[in-house]
Amino acid sequence: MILRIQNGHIIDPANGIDRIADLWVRDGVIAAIGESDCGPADQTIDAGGCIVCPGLIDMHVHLREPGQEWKEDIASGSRAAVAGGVTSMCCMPNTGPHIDHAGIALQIIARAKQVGLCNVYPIGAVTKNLDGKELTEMRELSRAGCVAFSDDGMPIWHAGVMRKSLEYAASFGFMIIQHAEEKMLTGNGAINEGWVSTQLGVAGMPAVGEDSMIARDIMLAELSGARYHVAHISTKGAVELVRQARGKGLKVTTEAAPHHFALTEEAVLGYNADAKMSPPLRTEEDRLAVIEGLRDGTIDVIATDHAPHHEDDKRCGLSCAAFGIVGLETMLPLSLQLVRDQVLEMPRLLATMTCNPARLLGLKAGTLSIGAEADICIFDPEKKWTLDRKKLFSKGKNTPWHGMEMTGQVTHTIKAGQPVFSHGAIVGEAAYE
Ligand SMILES: NC(=O)N[C@@H](CC(=O)O)C(=O)O
Ligand SMILES: [Zn+2]
Ligand SMILES: [Zn+2]
Repeated sequence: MILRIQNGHIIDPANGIDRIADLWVRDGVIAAIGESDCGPADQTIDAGGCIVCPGLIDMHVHLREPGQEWKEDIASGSRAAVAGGVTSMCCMPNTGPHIDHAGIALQIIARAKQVGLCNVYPIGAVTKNLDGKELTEMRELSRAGCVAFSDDGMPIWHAGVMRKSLEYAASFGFMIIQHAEEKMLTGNGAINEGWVSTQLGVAGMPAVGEDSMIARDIMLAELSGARYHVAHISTKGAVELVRQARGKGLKVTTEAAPHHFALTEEAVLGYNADAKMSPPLRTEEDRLAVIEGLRDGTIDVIATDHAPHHEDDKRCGLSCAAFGIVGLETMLPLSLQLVRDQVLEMPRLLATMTCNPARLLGLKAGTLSIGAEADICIFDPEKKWTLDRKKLFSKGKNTPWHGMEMTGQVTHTIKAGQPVFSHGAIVGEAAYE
């Protein structure tokens, strides 16, 4: 089977490719860019006016299976992923049961293969039950397919346990991903601590709750020589700490979620629980610091922290609503704003969602190299559309962008050479309207 993607603007940051050409796929792998001797195509996609790039990678997703399938499951999460141009994603271990033993990781990988839309790479738990006390069998989890380790949803709060986990991880080259939140400081806070929390009379989570844990962890990362990755970075102080650590040559990396560079705490005014997540939306100063971190390379990954929840968990008042928003289907348009604002050029932006996470996690993905599995995203960077939460493929409808105009739309997603998403529909399923 030969697929020809015609006349697109091909951008492959991994190989420094940035030109208008045809892309040829033969038997599921990238066969040629430009001229080819593939012979006549069985299928042609016209990508004129569109960008053709590697299928996106989202290294921070909550898929809720096993355990909370009413919020999301591997099938619905995979559909949301490909609708957003994502062909590989990492799922966090705060499922029920947690991904704290090999059997669960194997089960998730098997189910994702059966669904067959998007590669799913589990992140194994650092501690059993995510309770921060006893380390998991990281080596077994790694053998079962876990690509990094985290207690996300919870911080690895105990300094001694964090030290031990970093030392253990260092000896195998594993990466520890921290949800940095000092609970003794954030307490029962629901949103950022600041004028909005005062205005609303809702308990706040101070920025220092994030910063202080990262400061502690960086010291422990230096001591152990381990690879330490800060999840969903959100404060000016945290970006500065990571910048300094990297300046010292430590193996410290971080990711930013689109909501933290697109919105501020003011989005929760009106008690809007669809803008409630952890860490919370912060101030304009923090937002600009996250953007500067992306610009100067302190932050090398954009990841969504896709956190689907049921309406019942969100419509119960701002203080008691669950933390989290969906992200897979809005990652690309929201991130493209950074190009429109001239923070990043298109190839560097696409690197944050392709080759950069692939490099951190050792994934064979995020590239259009000849011979690589043909995971491809085709998008129209200028196309305007209005987000309607009812039309999201995710079961989670918890988004702060309902009714808002987005610029930039995925037209096709190709997985291992097969179109899986095309013009608004999963291939083989009826389109909306
Ligand atoms: N980010 C969130 O607000 N929620 C996440 C947990 C997490 O990422 O810490 C969830 O699992 O719902
Ligand atoms: Zn988290
Ligand atoms: Zn998360």
